[in-house]
Amino acid sequence: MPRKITREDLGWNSHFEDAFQPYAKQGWKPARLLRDNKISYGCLVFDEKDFDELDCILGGKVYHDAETDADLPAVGDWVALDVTGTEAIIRARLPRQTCFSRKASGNSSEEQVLVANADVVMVITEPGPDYSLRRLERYFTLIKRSGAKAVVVLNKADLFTKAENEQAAAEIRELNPECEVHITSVLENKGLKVLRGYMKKGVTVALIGSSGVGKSAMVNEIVGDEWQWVGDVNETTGKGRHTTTARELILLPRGGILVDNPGIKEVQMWTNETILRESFTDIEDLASQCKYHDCKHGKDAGCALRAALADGTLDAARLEGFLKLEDEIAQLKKRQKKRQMTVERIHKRDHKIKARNREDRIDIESDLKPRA
Ligand SMILES: Nc1nc2c(ncn2[C@@H]2O[C@H](COP(=O)(O)OP(=O)(O)OP(=O)(O)O)[C@@H](O)[C@H]2O)c(=O)[nH]1
Ligand SMILES: [Zn+2]
Repeated sequence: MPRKITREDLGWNSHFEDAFQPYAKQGWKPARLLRDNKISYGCLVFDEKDFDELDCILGGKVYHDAETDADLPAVGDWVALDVTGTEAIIRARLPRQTCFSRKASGNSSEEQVLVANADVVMVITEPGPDYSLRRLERYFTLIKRSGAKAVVVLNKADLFTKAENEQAAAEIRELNPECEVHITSVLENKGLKVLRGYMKKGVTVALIGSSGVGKSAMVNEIVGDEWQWVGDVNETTGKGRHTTTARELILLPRGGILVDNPGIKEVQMWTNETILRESFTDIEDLASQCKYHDCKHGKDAGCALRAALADGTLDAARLEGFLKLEDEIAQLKKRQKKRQMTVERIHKRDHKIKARNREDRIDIESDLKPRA
């Protein structure tokens, strides 16, 4: 059932149309970025009659004009693409309607965009071990800042009593009254119809959630066997049919765009680390009163933590937890790294393309530089 994809199917609207006007005059074409290969991007590009899936690279001006990483194009962005021959170069990024991001680890002032122009961010969790109101609270902060609508799905309802499911839903609604909360069981095929309701033409839904909560099972159940990667649908050019690269943006044939971005998994990691640190801010405050700023809180003289322990204002178990904090965060990072390695194996094929594009990119950048 291949059919023609329009830019509206992919989320194009009057906001982008207006912003695109100056670029249309240059002969550039609108394109939406489907994935980030670090050096190149995969995109779907449109002209009046047709669409095509292409690999494209960043134009020098866009790169140099970006003040921070967050200004650079990201998955979900609409861009103005300059297509000449086999080359496709991003000449501009259209203003975003929403921007789901987190602060990059390490450099706390740098923001990392996980997905641009998502209309809905859907958090999948369960009333069991994955359930954490504190983590949800962090997610809500990020989603609110993004401008997208927050939806929480409590999956695996079959494993819990009705009361347990409803209590969890009520707690989440209390935490964020604007959030829509749904109880589902993929196993028993319950509650999924309402989720399908979010997948409408032109609507971009980003899925986030811990490993094992049932995201893949849910996507399969919601979209069935009908979905195809966008590139598979192009019968005119036949392009993209056999590409094996991972796509982060999935176009659903009955309407709607799903983003299942590996980068989105990092947000959970970051959130957990933040929560771990936040839960010890009182002790961190106390530690700042230690005589030596590099106090190991062991035998060092003038240790404020040991003093608090001695006078009973600090609990020994909490201090132990605090001292183990860095270990715990290192553990979290190790787990994340493992997952990343799996993802990287999948992306291995991309690397050849990346290397080629890096050379291309350097060529193009030197071409763009004003000659002395
Ligand atoms: N009991 C029960 N099990 C479920 C349900 N949904 C999913 N599962 C099971 O949970 C396990 C994990 O499901 P996945 O879909 O792989 O989870 P995921 O969130 O995609 O995990 P990652 O791919 O690691 O991010 C599988 O064994 C599923 O069969 C549910 O509603 N009830
Ligand atoms: Zn100390």
